[in-house]
Amino acid sequence: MKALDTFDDIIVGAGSAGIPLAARLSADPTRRVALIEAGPDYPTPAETPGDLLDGNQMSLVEHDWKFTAGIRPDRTTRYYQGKVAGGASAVGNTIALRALPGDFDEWAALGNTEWSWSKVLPHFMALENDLDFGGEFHGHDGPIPIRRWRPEELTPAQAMFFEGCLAAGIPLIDDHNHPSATGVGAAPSNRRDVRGRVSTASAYLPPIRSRENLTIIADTSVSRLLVDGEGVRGVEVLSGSGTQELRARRVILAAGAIGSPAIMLRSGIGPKDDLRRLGIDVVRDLPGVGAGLHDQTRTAVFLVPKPGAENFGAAMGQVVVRTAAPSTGRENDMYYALVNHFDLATQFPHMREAAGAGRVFSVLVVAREPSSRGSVTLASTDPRVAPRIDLNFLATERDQQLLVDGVRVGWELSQSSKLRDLAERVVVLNNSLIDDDEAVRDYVRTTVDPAYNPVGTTRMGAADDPLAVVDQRCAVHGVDGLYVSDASIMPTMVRANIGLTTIMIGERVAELLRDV
Ligand SMILES: Cc1cc2nc3c(=O)[nH]c(=O)nc-3n(C[C@H](O)[C@H](O)[C@H](O)COP(=O)(O)OP(=O)(O)OC[C@H]3O[C@@H](n4cnc5c(N)ncnc54)[C@H](O)[C@@H]3O)c2cc1C
Repeated sequence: MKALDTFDDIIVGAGSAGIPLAARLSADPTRRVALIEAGPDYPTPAETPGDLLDGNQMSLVEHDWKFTAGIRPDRTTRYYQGKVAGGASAVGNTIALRALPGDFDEWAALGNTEWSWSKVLPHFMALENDLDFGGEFHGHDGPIPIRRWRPEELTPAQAMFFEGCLAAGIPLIDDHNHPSATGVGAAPSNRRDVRGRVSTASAYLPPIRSRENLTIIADTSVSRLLVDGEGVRGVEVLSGSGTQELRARRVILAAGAIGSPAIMLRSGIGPKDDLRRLGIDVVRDLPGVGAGLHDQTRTAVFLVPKPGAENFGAAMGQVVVRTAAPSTGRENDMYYALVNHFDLATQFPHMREAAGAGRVFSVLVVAREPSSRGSVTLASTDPRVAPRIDLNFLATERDQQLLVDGVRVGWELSQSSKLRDLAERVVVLNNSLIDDDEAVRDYVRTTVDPAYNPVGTTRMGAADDPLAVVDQRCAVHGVDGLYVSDASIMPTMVRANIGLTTIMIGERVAELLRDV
């Protein structure tokens, strides 16, 4: 590691939010910025492994934290989180959907007025180069290219799903990232072409790697914060060469909704009783650290393809539906998508036996705003031990109903004659089971899985909100020199996959901190 150990800003985590933040802050040549990443950093496409280049598969094995999460009291699941420069954006499914204006106006109504739709829209525009749409809502100068699937690029299953949705009366959407979009249309995707994934690492870093005031420190994990009587003064890191201290005027955690609270807890910032139980000295009693973990619930109608009807090399999702749940009527709080292939070795592994097949295609069903909340807590003070993640899914009747109704909608969408004709069989579900309330509830309980959109574990809010961890400028309440900028600050869930919103957070926090 370089001897350069004093910085203006240390950013912990080169992920979806950390990289844009580092890029914007280091644009000021007088500011010395360090970007620390636990996983590897691949500077050029030639050095980047195939699993990260290929946008048609998620990278769930090679660049992953290997976390496990409790779903329900009787069931755990693998909980994927990218461990590489680019974070989740480097391993994910390339669905690049914006959240709704109303999501941000809710954040503002909770006292976070710096995050209203009118304040965040310029950052959504600044991060993108929309290859299909312009006008008052889209940008063309940003690092992340966004394109939508053309009709001729859809697999037969996707085209049939699309047709079936239109026949079912779902409105056609050209641009799912228009603020009022609701209906069915081609998914916007963070790609330049049909195959390659564009991550924050591959989009933002190439033009700025040569900046002398930016130091990227990869393969190095932050174990805890250095805190003195005045506040946070730097970080302790673990790398192949052992433990080291790096000092800074300001530390910004961008380690994600699992990583950021874990670092704070190990540093004595969190619920005091939990910290004392682990023998950690309390620096600041903040009950919201790790509390309020919120992810979206998902299940699916799984179909085993007929021989010859597989689309295993194609993109996972191409056509998506955003609509209201029957029980809420709330704009876009449900999401359906035709997934060309799930590898049951890594996704929904509990369905493998029932499927009697290694891979399936599916109508995916996602509830965007379940009410159940979970938590991230420490299992040990040892930074090498994974935190305890409890998703606490389906804890309310409301959440069960969202997926019960969702499975029935997914079933209907899977039964258009052409799509159904591609399948040898549907896994578990059939015409009589789908009408049986208790059987569908049972199906939901046994199949529910996370959508890998965790937020809310260091949530933003005013100092008088007992569970708020950061203020609306993302400064940690009562801890000088410490900020958070990643998905964990979201005060409420958004009605979209969270990737684009998290990149926007990196951009927005850079602006809020530029003159601080
Ligand atoms: C498999 C998968 C697929 C997804 N697909 C999509 C999709 O298609 N569309 C979409 O919108 N969203 C998707 N998401 C969700 C979404 O992209 C992310 O959850 C979100 O972008 C999180 O951003 P973040 O910056 O908070 O965290 P991350 O992007 O996860 O970044 C955190 C970074 O911090 C690093 N880090 C953590 N702890 C430490 C430490 N102690 N020291 C140093 N570094 C550390 C991590 O290695 C990581 O690189 C997906 C998520 C996953 C896991």
